[in-house]
Amino acid sequence: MKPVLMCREVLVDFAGFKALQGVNFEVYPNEVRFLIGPNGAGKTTLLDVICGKTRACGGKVIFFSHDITKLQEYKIVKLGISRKFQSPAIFHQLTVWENMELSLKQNRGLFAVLRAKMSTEDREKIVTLLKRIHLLDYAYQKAGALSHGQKQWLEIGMQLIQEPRLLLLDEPIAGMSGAEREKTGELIHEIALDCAVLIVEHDMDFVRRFSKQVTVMHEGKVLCEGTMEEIQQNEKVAEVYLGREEKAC
Ligand SMILES: Nc1ncnc2c1ncn2[C@@H]1O[C@H](COP(=O)(O)OP(=O)(O)OP(=O)(O)O)[C@@H](O)[C@H]1O
Repeated sequence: MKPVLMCREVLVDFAGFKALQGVNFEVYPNEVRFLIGPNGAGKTTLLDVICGKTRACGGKVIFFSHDITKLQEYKIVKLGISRKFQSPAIFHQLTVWENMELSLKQNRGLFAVLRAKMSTEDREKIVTLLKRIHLLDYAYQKAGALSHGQKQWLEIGMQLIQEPRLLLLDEPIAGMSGAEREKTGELIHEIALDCAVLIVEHDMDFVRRFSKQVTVMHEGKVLCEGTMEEIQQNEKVAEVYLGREEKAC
């Protein structure tokens, strides 16, 4: 199977500090891939490189057959990579529906979008996604009134409406209740039926519960990959990461 995303020897240098030191890494179609590692390992920097926010000074990032290493962020989005940051970027004064509508027609102005008539197809698309993110009953509620978890889901919905082929998530369950975490884990696997998902996550219980393949980063490199069971057996991982976590518990 051909990978959706392929990183080859990716290097990032922040004024002499080598945040990524030759990352090699692949994500496959319909995969939910977790990226874990201690603080400062380079996980966020890697997501930043993939979405074009940070420039690699060496190596290549290939998305399907496109070399996206030097592409501008908006071009990477157009090719089908969506990034959701940790804090939700939604319009609090608009309703859930309006937020979705705005994302659907991102290249048009706010008032043009809200005044324009929607096609039946677009309406159906929003309804289907709102069902999926558990927000159909909240469609006409102001986004600012949603719970923290619901705001996160809304932003995920706003990314999905653009039909990405790779969704990047940065600690999606931070600040969520137990029930919201569970629903988010299930949602991520539903999303993966249509697009690959790459998730940076610190919550090991969540990773254990919802992961298949996990990539461990350490000091700007991939330390190892495998199932959570496999990487838990890995001595290097225990030393740099899991050991510390287990001890801390
Ligand atoms: N813009 C920047 N300028 C200089 N150093 C940076 C910059 N961004 C990140 N770094 C450094 O690069 C290293 C990797 O940071 P990064 O945020 O990618 O790690 P991380 O694995 O995501 O950590 P965490 O889990 O704490 O978010 C860290 O030492 C960080 O301080």
